[in-house]
Amino acid sequence: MHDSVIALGSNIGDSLTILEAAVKTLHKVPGITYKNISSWYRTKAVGPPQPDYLNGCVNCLVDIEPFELLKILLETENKFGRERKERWGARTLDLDLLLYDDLILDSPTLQVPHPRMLERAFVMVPLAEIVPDWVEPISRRAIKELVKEVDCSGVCLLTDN
Ligand SMILES: Nc1ncnc2c1ncn2[C@@H]1O[C@H](COP(=O)(O)O)[C@@H](O)[C@H]1O
Ligand SMILES: Nc1nc2c(c(=O)[nH]1)N=C(COP(=O)(O)OP(=O)(O)O)CN2
Repeated sequence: MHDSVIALGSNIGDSLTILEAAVKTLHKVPGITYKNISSWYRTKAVGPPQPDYLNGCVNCLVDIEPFELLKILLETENKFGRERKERWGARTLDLDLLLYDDLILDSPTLQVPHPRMLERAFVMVPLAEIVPDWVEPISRRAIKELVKEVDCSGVCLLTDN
């Protein structure tokens, strides 16, 4: 079993309903067992002008290798009507693999830890809520320390989990 964290985001449609349905969908995948689910946060969009996002993340034990897990995440995004237009553009559902044990992977199709997570408050705030003591393997620093270096002003708690 491998310890992993998946980030979820949505800013098109009924985002809360979409995110909760995505959590249920992933929960049904054989080989994924949830350990903890973060609260949902309303977050200012990073990138081109677009509506606010709802963001959160889940910590799970997975009996699935990283590339297979990525395939499952991309298929789940498609199931929820994800369209790929502009980079960092609005989307019904975004699923990113943030962390996978202490794996460091830099392949053309998959980078772990997610390469931009440390600079993103919409990732770091929910991440620090559920795995504060996880040591990010590149910086070798705990998430609860790394989150202090991010401007969290655009992140607002929506629902407690
Ligand atoms: N860690 C990753 N999680 C999800 N997707 C990843 C990761 N590393 C590389 N990718 C590639 O990014 C695109 C999906 O982009 P999004 O706009 O985040 O959906 C996908 O094709 C992965 O190969
Ligand atoms: N607040 C907020 N802003 C965002 C969000 C998000 O979830 N929340 N996702 C984005 C999409 O980034 P994308 O997945 O296209 O790019 P990446 O490969 O850099 O993660 C772009 N901007």
